[in-house]
Amino acid sequence: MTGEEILAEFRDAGALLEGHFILSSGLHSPVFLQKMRIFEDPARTGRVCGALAELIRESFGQVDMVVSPAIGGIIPGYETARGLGCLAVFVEREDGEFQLRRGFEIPQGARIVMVEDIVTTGLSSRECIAAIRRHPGELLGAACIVDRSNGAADIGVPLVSLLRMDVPAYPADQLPPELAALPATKPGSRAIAG
Ligand SMILES: O=P(O)(O)OC[C@H]1O[C@H](OP(=O)(O)OP(=O)(O)O)[C@H](O)[C@@H]1O
Ligand SMILES: O=C(O)c1cc(=O)[nH]c(=O)[nH]1
Ligand SMILES: [Mg+2]
Repeated sequence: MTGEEILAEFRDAGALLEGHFILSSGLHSPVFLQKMRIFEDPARTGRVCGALAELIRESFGQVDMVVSPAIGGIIPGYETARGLGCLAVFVEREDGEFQLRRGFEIPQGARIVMVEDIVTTGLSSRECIAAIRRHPGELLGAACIVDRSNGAADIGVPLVSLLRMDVPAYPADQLPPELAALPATKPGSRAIAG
């Protein structure tokens, strides 16, 4: 799928939102990709994650396991693993830190790709990768559906994406007046002050 086709999936799903959003990183943005509107439709999720699996195969070769950060990464991680024919596990926050729980294991030598839904600053990806690195296994790289950093986020491993976007995001004390005038909502699951 081309980047335009991925963007069309977000548009058609009602997942491309405009307003005033507080992102996971604490940055404020006039644009939010509500990925769960994609994931509510298994057929759409299958198309998008099938394309992500193809990109991962081309980029990293054979993969044994996908590891994703909860909550947003769980469904695309699982569906991408279906396309790759491999296992899918996820890390989730315990005392604020991503951990592998629920009896999930990463075997020695397993070829792993980290799968995220959206990358903005890369903070969640870096935290997920830190959790993966506490286990044996070979981390080949990372993949996401949309890279809102337009390729700028450094997560310490190669990152591939189906769509790169250049979307504005501002620190809370540097909001443009038209954004500051709108009430802010915080759609994600990370607890941040303010
Ligand atoms: O690159 P970053 O600046 O970290 O932003 C992207 C992250 O933000 C969202 O997760 P969020 O923490 O909002 O929670 P969710 O996965 O439960 O939606 C999204 O799922 C990514 O994990
Ligand atoms: O940076 C984020 O938190 C973020 C941005 C976005 O567009 N969608 C999302 O789910 N999270
Ligand atoms: Mg997330």
